[in-house]
Amino acid sequence: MTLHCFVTGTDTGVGKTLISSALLYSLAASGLRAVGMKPVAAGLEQIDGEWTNEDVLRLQAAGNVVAPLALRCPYLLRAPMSPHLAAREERIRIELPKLRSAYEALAQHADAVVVEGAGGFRVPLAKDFDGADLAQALGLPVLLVVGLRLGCLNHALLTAEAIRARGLRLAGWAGSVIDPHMLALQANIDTLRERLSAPFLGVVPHLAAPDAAGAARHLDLRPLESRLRSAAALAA
Ligand SMILES: Nc1ncnc2c1ncn2[C@@H]1O[C@H](COP(=O)(O)OP(=O)(O)OP(=O)(O)O)[C@@H](O)[C@H]1O
Ligand SMILES: C[C@H](N)[C@H](N)CCCCCC(=O)O
Ligand SMILES: [Mg+2]
Repeated sequence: MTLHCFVTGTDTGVGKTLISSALLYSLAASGLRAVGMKPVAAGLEQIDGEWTNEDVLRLQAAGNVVAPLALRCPYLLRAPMSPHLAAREERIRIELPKLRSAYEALAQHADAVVVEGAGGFRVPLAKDFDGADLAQALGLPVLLVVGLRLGCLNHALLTAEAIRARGLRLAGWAGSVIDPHMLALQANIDTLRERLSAPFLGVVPHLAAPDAAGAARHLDLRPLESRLRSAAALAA
């Protein structure tokens, strides 16, 4: 049984990598072969003398499957901007078949491939397709990460609507407190629980030193796992 999923968020910088890493950490700790994939990463940094992307590093550190970078991140782009623009600057064309075959190759070696999208659900990846098209092409259940700050209710509800409009399953949602001073935090969480009609995995509070293990302690992944198991059974 496989537990592959696509992680999207209410925006860029909302906690997708943190929560994807927590998910990978927990899946690996439970004995599964778990690997993270960042199909398109925009924004290279020099770390220990090497040009790399922080999301790609964090996902790799949280999983337990050794796989080539070309599969874990088929498109590694320099500029920290929308992928379609970063790719255009480098005269690269992001192609859906290449993303799909990298995902399929990873899925052969893992029980769980956690695919982290770029930014929010409809961020353009090329002239003719976006993140939602990618999730649809991979046919994956979606985990929505809500970055808890003022404005997130609208973003979360619109994203849930877009996911379902694509015929995709919203397998669960999790919050991450990105604004430690958010007013009425609990009432906002309650509002999302009422209106998203999807399994609630928990909220990661604002952490002084956010990391995969620390975030995982705040999440209950059982409702997600049972949704992913039933999605896999349907697909089989
Ligand atoms: N609960 C939290 N507590 C403290 N810091 C957090 C929390 N959630 C996210 N952050 C921080 O906010 C920043 C953005 O989070 P993260 O990188 O996970 O976002 P993202 O949605 O993956 O962004 P991108 O669209 O760039 O992939 C990071 O520095 C992360 O450590
Ligand atoms: C560079 C950043 N960290 C992400 N990888 C890309 C975010 C693109 C957002 C585009 C947009 O919605 O305007
Ligand atoms: Mg990220």
